[in-house]
Amino acid sequence: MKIVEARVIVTCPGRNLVTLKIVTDEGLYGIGDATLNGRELAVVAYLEEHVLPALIGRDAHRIEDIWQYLYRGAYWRRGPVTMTAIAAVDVALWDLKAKAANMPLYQLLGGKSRERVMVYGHATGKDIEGCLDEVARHVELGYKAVRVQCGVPGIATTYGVAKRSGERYEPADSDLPAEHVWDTAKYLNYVPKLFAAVRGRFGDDLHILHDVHHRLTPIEAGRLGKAVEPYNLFWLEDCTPAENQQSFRLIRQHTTTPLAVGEVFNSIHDCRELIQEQLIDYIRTTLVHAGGITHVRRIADFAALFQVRTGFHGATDLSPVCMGAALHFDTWVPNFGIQEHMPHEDRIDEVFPHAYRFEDGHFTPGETPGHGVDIDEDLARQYPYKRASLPVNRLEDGTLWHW
Ligand SMILES: O=C(O)[C@@H](O)[C@@H](O)[C@H](O)[C@H](O)CO
Ligand SMILES: [Mg+2]
Repeated sequence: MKIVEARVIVTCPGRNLVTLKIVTDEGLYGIGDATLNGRELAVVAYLEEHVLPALIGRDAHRIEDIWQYLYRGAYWRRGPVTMTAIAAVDVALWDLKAKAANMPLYQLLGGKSRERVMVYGHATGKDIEGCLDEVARHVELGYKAVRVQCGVPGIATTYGVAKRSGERYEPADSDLPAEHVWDTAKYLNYVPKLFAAVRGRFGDDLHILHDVHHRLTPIEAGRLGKAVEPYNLFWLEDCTPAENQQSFRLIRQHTTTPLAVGEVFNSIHDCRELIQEQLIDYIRTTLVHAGGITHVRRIADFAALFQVRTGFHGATDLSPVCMGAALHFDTWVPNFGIQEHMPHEDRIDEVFPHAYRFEDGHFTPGETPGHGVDIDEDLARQYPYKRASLPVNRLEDGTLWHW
């Protein structure tokens, strides 16, 4: 099955999404997500200049060899742009192979390890009451797990909270980076009140998750983890920047609150110590940014040796193509933990028709051959790219901080 064409489709139905389509001489095609929020055209250039011309004529069935060619052959290995480009090719080839075998992708990976995939939704509010109302809406929809984020008095803009109540949260909201102001002390003093309020209204069984979004130092993260132990969180996410994997040793010394990290990782080397030393409980590294199924399967298998479970990133800046492939992976992977799901807006679902379905707090990936997601190229063309950047954060004294 020879690759005869490979092209990138950039579309912006409410937000920028980048898709790679690989077509074979047998008329089959596969698609992969190549979206890197705020750096979309960097991945497009990497693919169009350095990857796609080298794919033409290759055997689409040779997924591993193509992966090794693109990884080792790059010389300048790793990094989010390179690994997102490799991921797009990889997922498209897995989609193709499953279509050629006329089976849903999860079958090709090894079959079902579970009947359905538990997901968590995002409950946000400008204040605690607003967040509680959103939690109630998610519980009504059947969610068993909800991530809770709310505004913090004295901080104008905080992570995860839409500008106006009821609006969809989209962080890449300006041409060049918006500048937000952050105050750790105000956040640390306030956020435990949010979890107390959620437990008070919804009881002990609802899984509560929270994303710190890289903003604490290790000892502050240890302090927060200890402070929220009475609320039995499912996980505390990105509690400190994880380039220094050893910093999690300090956090682990102070708290038993489960830790999740990894949505910004793009290779197994970003999380090797975290997993091997059991410094985390969930690895969030996902298909679109970490080299696709071929590489993330290695990460998941390595994590299983240390009882670390998967908890894939699933924000709306990952396209339905990534979501579809992730749900097949989640259906197969033995050490599954949970899957993040932020619903895409209707325009995006129209551009990307898909087989996955939500029911009672869980997803099923569908039985369509491949990952079950397609792209309507005519519709995609109606939404031209528009640059959008993620914000930056500064402390009140102007120090550039982690967003
Ligand atoms: O856990 C999450 O979903 C967040 O960390 C993301 O929404 C993240 O802010 C975006 O993916 C950045 O593009
Ligand atoms: Mg996150």
